[in-house]
Amino acid sequence: MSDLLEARNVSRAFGGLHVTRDVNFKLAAGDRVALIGPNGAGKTTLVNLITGDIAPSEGQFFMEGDEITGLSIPERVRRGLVRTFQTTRLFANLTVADNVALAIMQRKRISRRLFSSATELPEVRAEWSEILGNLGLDAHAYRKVVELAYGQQRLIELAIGLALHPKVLLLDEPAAGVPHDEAPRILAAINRLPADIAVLMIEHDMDLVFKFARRVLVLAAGRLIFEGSPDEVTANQDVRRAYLGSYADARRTA
Ligand SMILES: Nc1ncnc2c1ncn2[C@@H]1O[C@H](COP(=O)(O)OP(=O)(O)OP(=O)(O)O)[C@@H](O)[C@H]1O
Repeated sequence: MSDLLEARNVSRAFGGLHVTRDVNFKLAAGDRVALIGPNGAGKTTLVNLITGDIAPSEGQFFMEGDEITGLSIPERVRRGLVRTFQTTRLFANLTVADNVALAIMQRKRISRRLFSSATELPEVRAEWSEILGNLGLDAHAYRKVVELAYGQQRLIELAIGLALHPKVLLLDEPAAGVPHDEAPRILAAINRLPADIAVLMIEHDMDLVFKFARRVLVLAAGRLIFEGSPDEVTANQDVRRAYLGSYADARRTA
Protein backbone atom coordinates (compact mmCIF):
# COMPACT_ATOMS: atom_id res chain seq x y z
CA MET A 1 0.00 0.00 0.00
CA SER A 2 1.32 3.46 -0.85
CA ASP A 3 2.19 5.88 1.91
CA LEU A 4 -0.27 8.59 2.79
CA LEU A 5 2.28 10.87 4.42
CA GLU A 6 6.04 10.90 4.29
CA ALA A 7 8.56 13.17 6.03
CA ARG A 8 11.94 13.08 4.32
CA ASN A 9 15.01 14.50 6.05
CA VAL A 10 13.03 17.25 7.74
CA SER A 11 14.91 19.73 9.91
CA ARG A 12 13.93 23.01 11.51
CA ALA A 13 16.05 25.50 13.39
CA PHE A 14 14.98 28.64 15.23
CA GLY A 15 18.07 30.81 15.06
CA GLY A 16 20.79 28.55 16.37
CA LEU A 17 18.37 26.18 18.10
CA HIS A 18 17.95 22.93 16.14
CA VAL A 19 14.51 21.80 17.23
CA THR A 20 13.85 19.21 14.49
CA ARG A 21 16.79 17.18 13.22
CA ASP A 22 16.70 15.08 10.08
CA VAL A 23 13.33 13.45 10.78
CA ASN A 24 12.11 10.65 8.51
CA PHE A 25 8.86 8.71 8.89
CA LYS A 26 5.96 7.35 6.88
CA LEU A 27 2.28 6.95 7.67
CA ALA A 28 0.09 4.50 5.76
CA ALA A 29 -3.68 3.98 5.67
CA GLY A 30 -4.91 2.45 8.91
CA ASP A 31 -1.84 3.44 10.93
CA ARG A 32 -2.30 4.21 14.62
CA VAL A 33 0.91 5.93 15.64
CA ALA A 34 1.85 7.78 18.81
CA LEU A 35 4.58 10.43 18.89
CA ILE A 36 6.15 10.61 22.31
CA GLY A 37 9.16 12.28 23.85
CA PRO A 38 10.18 14.34 26.84
CA ASN A 39 9.12 17.95 27.28
CA GLY A 40 10.82 20.16 24.73
CA ALA A 41 11.72 17.22 22.44
CA GLY A 42 10.09 19.02 19.52
CA LYS A 43 6.79 17.15 19.18
CA THR A 44 4.59 20.22 18.71
CA THR A 45 7.12 21.71 16.30
CA LEU A 46 7.03 18.51 14.23
CA VAL A 47 3.24 18.59 14.06
CA ASN A 48 3.38 22.28 13.07
CA LEU A 49 5.79 21.34 10.29
CA ILE A 50 3.46 18.57 9.07
CA THR A 51 0.41 20.86 9.01
CA GLY A 52 2.25 23.72 7.33
CA ASP A 53 1.96 26.07 10.32
CA ILE A 54 5.73 26.45 10.03
CA ALA A 55 8.10 25.69 7.17
CA PRO A 56 11.05 23.32 7.44
CA SER A 57 14.58 24.68 7.16
CA GLU A 58 15.44 21.52 5.22
CA GLY A 59 13.63 18.46 3.93
CA GLN A 60 10.31 17.63 2.32
CA PHE A 61 6.84 16.31 3.02
CA PHE A 62 4.87 14.12 0.64
CA MET A 63 1.19 13.25 0.64
CA GLU A 64 0.23 10.21 -1.45
CA GLY A 65 3.47 10.64 -3.36
CA ASP A 66 3.00 14.36 -4.17
CA GLU A 67 5.29 16.89 -2.59
CA ILE A 68 3.33 19.21 -0.29
CA THR A 69 6.23 21.07 1.38
CA GLY A 70 5.25 24.41 -0.15
CA LEU A 71 1.47 24.07 0.24
CA SER A 72 -0.60 26.26 2.56
CA ILE A 73 -2.53 24.86 5.51
CA PRO A 74 -5.92 24.94 3.67
CA GLU A 75 -4.39 23.24 0.62
CA ARG A 76 -3.10 20.45 2.87
CA VAL A 77 -6.49 20.14 4.57
CA ARG A 78 -8.12 19.77 1.15
CA ARG A 79 -5.75 16.89 0.46
CA GLY A 80 -6.89 15.23 3.68
CA LEU A 81 -4.11 16.29 6.06
CA VAL A 82 -6.10 17.42 9.07
CA ARG A 83 -5.21 18.42 12.60
CA THR A 84 -7.92 18.47 15.24
CA PHE A 85 -9.09 21.90 16.24
CA GLN A 86 -8.18 23.09 19.69
CA THR A 87 -11.16 23.74 21.99
CA THR A 88 -10.01 27.34 22.20
CA ARG A 89 -10.82 27.68 18.50
CA LEU A 90 -14.38 26.38 18.77
CA PHE A 91 -17.22 28.88 18.49
CA ALA A 92 -18.29 28.65 22.11
CA ASN A 93 -21.60 30.44 21.67
CA LEU A 94 -22.70 28.48 18.63
CA THR A 95 -24.30 25.07 18.90
CA VAL A 96 -22.36 21.85 18.51
CA ALA A 97 -24.18 21.22 15.22
CA ASP A 98 -23.27 24.68 13.91
CA ASN A 99 -19.59 24.15 14.74
CA VAL A 100 -19.49 20.88 12.80
CA ALA A 101 -21.64 22.30 10.00
CA LEU A 102 -19.12 25.10 9.50
CA ALA A 103 -16.39 22.53 8.88
CA ILE A 104 -18.61 20.62 6.45
CA MET A 105 -19.36 23.89 4.64
CA GLN A 106 -15.66 24.69 4.47
CA ARG A 107 -15.01 21.32 2.88
CA LYS A 108 -17.91 21.62 0.45
CA ARG A 109 -17.05 25.27 -0.16
CA ILE A 110 -20.53 26.45 0.73
CA SER A 111 -20.46 30.19 1.40
CA ARG A 112 -20.61 31.23 5.02
CA ARG A 113 -23.18 33.83 4.00
CA LEU A 114 -25.60 30.93 3.80
CA PHE A 115 -24.69 29.93 7.32
CA SER A 116 -27.99 30.76 9.00
CA SER A 117 -29.75 28.13 6.93
CA ALA A 118 -26.88 25.79 6.10
CA THR A 119 -26.85 23.73 9.30
CA GLU A 120 -30.25 22.38 8.30
CA LEU A 121 -29.49 21.82 4.60
CA PRO A 122 -30.35 18.13 4.16
CA GLU A 123 -26.90 17.03 2.98
CA VAL A 124 -25.15 19.05 5.72
CA ARG A 125 -27.52 17.90 8.43
CA ALA A 126 -27.19 14.23 7.41
CA GLU A 127 -23.43 14.52 7.75
CA TRP A 128 -23.18 16.27 11.09
CA SER A 129 -25.83 14.06 12.62
CA GLU A 130 -23.93 10.94 11.57
CA ILE A 131 -20.64 12.31 12.92
CA LEU A 132 -22.18 13.41 16.22
CA GLY A 133 -24.02 10.09 16.51
CA ASN A 134 -20.77 8.15 16.10
CA LEU A 135 -19.17 10.24 18.84
CA GLY A 136 -22.14 9.93 21.19
CA LEU A 137 -22.79 13.67 20.97
CA ASP A 138 -26.14 13.57 19.16
CA ALA A 139 -28.13 14.49 22.26
CA HIS A 140 -26.07 17.70 22.51
CA ALA A 141 -26.36 18.83 18.88
CA TYR A 142 -28.43 21.90 19.66
CA ARG A 143 -26.62 22.91 22.83
CA LYS A 144 -24.07 25.70 22.83
CA VAL A 145 -20.48 24.47 23.04
CA VAL A 146 -19.92 26.58 26.16
CA GLU A 147 -22.56 24.55 28.03
CA LEU A 148 -20.78 21.22 27.51
CA ALA A 149 -18.27 19.52 29.81
CA TYR A 150 -14.62 19.86 28.78
CA GLY A 151 -14.36 16.21 27.71
CA GLN A 152 -17.34 16.67 25.41
CA GLN A 153 -15.79 19.83 23.97
CA ARG A 154 -12.70 17.83 23.12
CA LEU A 155 -14.92 15.33 21.29
CA ILE A 156 -16.19 18.24 19.17
CA GLU A 157 -12.59 18.77 18.06
CA LEU A 158 -12.67 15.22 16.72
CA ALA A 159 -16.07 15.83 15.11
CA ILE A 160 -14.71 18.85 13.24
CA GLY A 161 -11.63 16.92 12.17
CA LEU A 162 -13.84 14.15 10.79
CA ALA A 163 -16.07 16.67 9.00
CA LEU A 164 -13.01 17.67 6.96
CA HIS A 165 -12.73 14.07 5.64
CA PRO A 166 -9.19 13.36 6.79
CA LYS A 167 -6.90 10.78 5.28
CA VAL A 168 -4.30 11.66 7.91
CA LEU A 169 -5.56 12.93 11.28
CA LEU A 170 -3.17 14.59 13.73
CA LEU A 171 -4.30 14.57 17.35
CA ASP A 172 -2.45 16.88 19.72
CA GLU A 173 -2.89 15.57 23.28
CA PRO A 174 -6.57 14.73 22.81
CA ALA A 175 -7.09 13.90 26.49
CA ALA A 176 -5.06 16.74 28.03
CA GLY A 177 -7.02 18.56 30.70
CA VAL A 178 -9.88 16.08 30.52
CA PRO A 179 -11.02 14.83 33.95
CA HIS A 180 -10.06 11.23 34.64
CA ASP A 181 -13.61 9.89 34.47
CA GLU A 182 -14.21 11.48 31.03
CA ALA A 183 -10.96 10.19 29.47
CA PRO A 184 -12.30 6.71 28.56
CA ARG A 185 -14.90 8.33 26.30
CA ILE A 186 -12.13 10.09 24.40
CA LEU A 187 -10.23 6.83 23.96
CA ALA A 188 -13.41 5.04 22.88
CA ALA A 189 -14.06 7.76 20.27
CA ILE A 190 -10.48 7.54 19.00
CA ASN A 191 -10.76 3.77 18.76
CA ARG A 192 -13.86 4.18 16.61
CA LEU A 193 -12.23 6.53 14.08
CA PRO A 194 -12.56 5.31 10.47
CA ALA A 195 -10.28 2.29 10.07
CA ASP A 196 -8.70 3.46 6.81
CA ILE A 197 -7.38 6.83 8.00
CA ALA A 198 -3.89 7.23 9.43
CA VAL A 199 -3.86 8.70 12.94
CA LEU A 200 -0.80 10.32 14.51
CA MET A 201 -1.26 11.25 18.16
CA ILE A 202 1.01 13.31 20.39
CA GLU A 203 0.31 12.26 23.93
CA HIS A 204 1.97 12.44 27.32
CA ASP A 205 -0.44 10.01 28.98
CA MET A 206 1.37 6.71 28.51
CA ASP A 207 -1.70 4.65 29.41
CA LEU A 208 -3.53 6.25 26.50
CA VAL A 209 -0.52 5.77 24.21
CA PHE A 210 -0.27 2.08 24.99
CA LYS A 211 -4.01 1.54 24.56
CA PHE A 212 -4.13 3.39 21.23
CA ALA A 213 -0.88 2.93 19.33
CA ARG A 214 0.29 0.02 17.25
CA ARG A 215 3.50 1.90 16.46
CA VAL A 216 5.33 4.50 18.51
CA LEU A 217 7.77 7.17 17.31
CA VAL A 218 10.10 8.46 20.00
CA LEU A 219 11.50 11.96 19.65
CA ALA A 220 14.37 13.22 21.81
CA ALA A 221 16.18 16.52 21.27
CA GLY A 222 14.56 16.85 17.84
CA ARG A 223 15.63 13.43 16.53
CA LEU A 224 13.52 10.31 16.08
CA ILE A 225 15.56 7.96 18.24
CA PHE A 226 13.33 4.90 18.00
CA GLU A 227 10.34 3.47 16.17
CA GLY A 228 8.57 0.27 17.11
CA SER A 229 5.63 -1.42 18.73
CA PRO A 230 4.61 -0.25 22.22
CA ASP A 231 6.26 -3.32 23.75
CA GLU A 232 9.50 -2.77 21.79
CA VAL A 233 9.54 0.85 22.86
CA THR A 234 9.08 -0.05 26.51
CA ALA A 235 11.87 -2.61 26.33
CA ASN A 236 14.38 -0.36 24.55
CA GLN A 237 17.18 0.89 26.76
CA ASP A 238 17.76 4.15 24.86
CA VAL A 239 14.11 5.09 25.12
CA ARG A 240 13.97 4.20 28.78
CA ARG A 241 17.01 6.33 29.40
CA ALA A 242 15.63 9.24 27.36
CA TYR A 243 12.13 9.19 28.62
CA LEU A 244 10.24 6.16 29.76
CA GLY A 245 12.30 4.93 32.69
CA SER A 246 9.88 5.32 35.51
CA TYR A 247 6.86 4.31 33.46
CA ALA A 248 8.51 1.15 32.11
CA ASP A 249 9.66 0.18 35.58
CA ALA A 250 6.20 0.79 36.93
CA ARG A 251 4.70 -1.47 34.24
CA ARG A 252 7.22 -4.22 34.88
CA THR A 253 6.68 -4.25 38.61
CA ALA A 254 2.90 -3.76 38.41
N1 LIG B 1 8.97 29.60 17.39
C1 LIG B 1 9.97 29.18 18.16
N2 LIG B 1 11.06 29.95 18.36
C2 LIG B 1 12.07 29.54 19.14
N3 LIG B 1 12.11 28.35 19.78
C3 LIG B 1 11.06 27.56 19.64
C4 LIG B 1 9.93 27.91 18.83
N4 LIG B 1 9.03 26.89 18.87
C5 LIG B 1 9.56 25.95 19.69
N5 LIG B 1 10.78 26.34 20.14
C6 LIG B 1 11.66 25.58 21.03
O1 LIG B 1 11.76 24.28 20.50
C7 LIG B 1 11.87 23.31 21.53
C8 LIG B 1 10.83 22.23 21.31
O2 LIG B 1 9.52 22.75 21.53
P1 LIG B 1 8.20 21.92 21.25
O3 LIG B 1 7.07 22.73 21.80
O4 LIG B 1 8.14 21.52 19.84
O5 LIG B 1 8.45 20.63 22.15
P2 LIG B 1 7.42 19.55 22.68
O6 LIG B 1 8.11 18.24 22.56
O7 LIG B 1 6.12 19.70 22.00
O8 LIG B 1 7.31 19.97 24.20
P3 LIG B 1 6.12 19.73 25.26
O9 LIG B 1 6.01 18.26 25.45
O10 LIG B 1 6.64 20.43 26.48
O11 LIG B 1 4.88 20.37 24.70
C9 LIG B 1 11.71 24.06 22.84
O12 LIG B 1 13.00 24.29 23.38
C10 LIG B 1 11.07 25.35 22.42
O13 LIG B 1 11.40 26.41 23.29
